[in-house]
Amino acid sequence: MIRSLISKASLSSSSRLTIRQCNPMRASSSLPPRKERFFPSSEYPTDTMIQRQNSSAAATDDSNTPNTIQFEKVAFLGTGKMAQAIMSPLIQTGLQPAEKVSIFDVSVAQMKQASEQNPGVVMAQSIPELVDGADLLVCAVKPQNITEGLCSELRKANIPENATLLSVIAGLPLDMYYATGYQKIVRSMPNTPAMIGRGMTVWCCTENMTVNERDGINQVLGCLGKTIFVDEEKYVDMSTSISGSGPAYIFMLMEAMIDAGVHMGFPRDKATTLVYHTLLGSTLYAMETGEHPAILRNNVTSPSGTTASALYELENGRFRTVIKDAMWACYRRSLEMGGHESNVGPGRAPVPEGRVIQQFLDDHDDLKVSIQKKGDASDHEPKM
Ligand SMILES: O=C(O)[C@@H]1CCC=N1
Repeated sequence: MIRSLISKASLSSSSRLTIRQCNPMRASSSLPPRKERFFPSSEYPTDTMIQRQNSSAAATDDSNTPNTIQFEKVAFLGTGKMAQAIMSPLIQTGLQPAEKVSIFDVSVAQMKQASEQNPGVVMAQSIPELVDGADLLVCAVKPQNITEGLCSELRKANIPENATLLSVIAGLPLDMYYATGYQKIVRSMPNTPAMIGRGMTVWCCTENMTVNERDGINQVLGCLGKTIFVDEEKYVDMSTSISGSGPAYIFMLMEAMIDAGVHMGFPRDKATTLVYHTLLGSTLYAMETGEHPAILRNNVTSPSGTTASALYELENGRFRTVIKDAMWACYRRSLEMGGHESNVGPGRAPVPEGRVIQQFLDDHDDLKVSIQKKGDASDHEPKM
């Protein structure tokens, strides 16, 4: 797999240097203080939601939305569900004309299906033909398909200067994509509600991307729903456990509630309606009131009531801890797929006590002085 490609890739020593300079994981010294760095993107509207009516779609008018940026050519490597979730609204909203969109997939049937869904897009015959002249390459293949062979084919192709590679692949970190020859790289973690324009996408990019280029990417990802930019890559791994894989947890909860309804005697369709609307209504209620979920939960829970009985059993089954453990497992897997240290989570990486105390003292100089004073032997001498 590509882990070994960084070292194996036939990169000159000067391009290796460029990689290090561009890699935001390594070149963080020039970054502003942490508070400003986290979600700093007031310039990135996070509500670039696409309203889809029947098969057509229109972008909402967001006053923060920067002027529309059009690419010379957007190339899609892989034409699966996520690629099509970006491609269709991108074209239908007029952000990118179909004739300036190229697609390639090793599955010709899949590629043909994508072109039928998006009339006017160009089907490339090869990877070099796909990337030729494309200032944006959307990399939407499965992680296991990012192979040394694929990277070397991309490296040999005629990648325009300043072209950006936008990955929607889980787990693979920014620096793995340098083996493709691209220097400007975006890593995003979308989720499947993106298929109806209701996705949640978290993304980061290499430091060498200009504000204008980032705006362009934000517009493209905005086709999937809501976007959040982070400039520390670890948050993309973390978000995989919340929004990326999150829909699967919710679907499992749906299944369990529907099955219980059926068990009690509801017809399946009625049980399904009850569950869908309960989840939808609860989410909208929490969002609209802005109340903490615990308060909303308390509001449903009357003394000696039905909800209290149900909550007791959920706690008894470690409901919240099970969900948290599942999310830590997901985060660990994301780190593992990217070849990062993944021994994180409760009880996983105990920090030596001495280090905690030292850190505390380093953070509290005043305390250190008074502790040192106390430790002074003369303080313990009996007063005569
Ligand atoms: O399970 C997966 O690998 C992907 C990543 C996020 C959601 N599904």
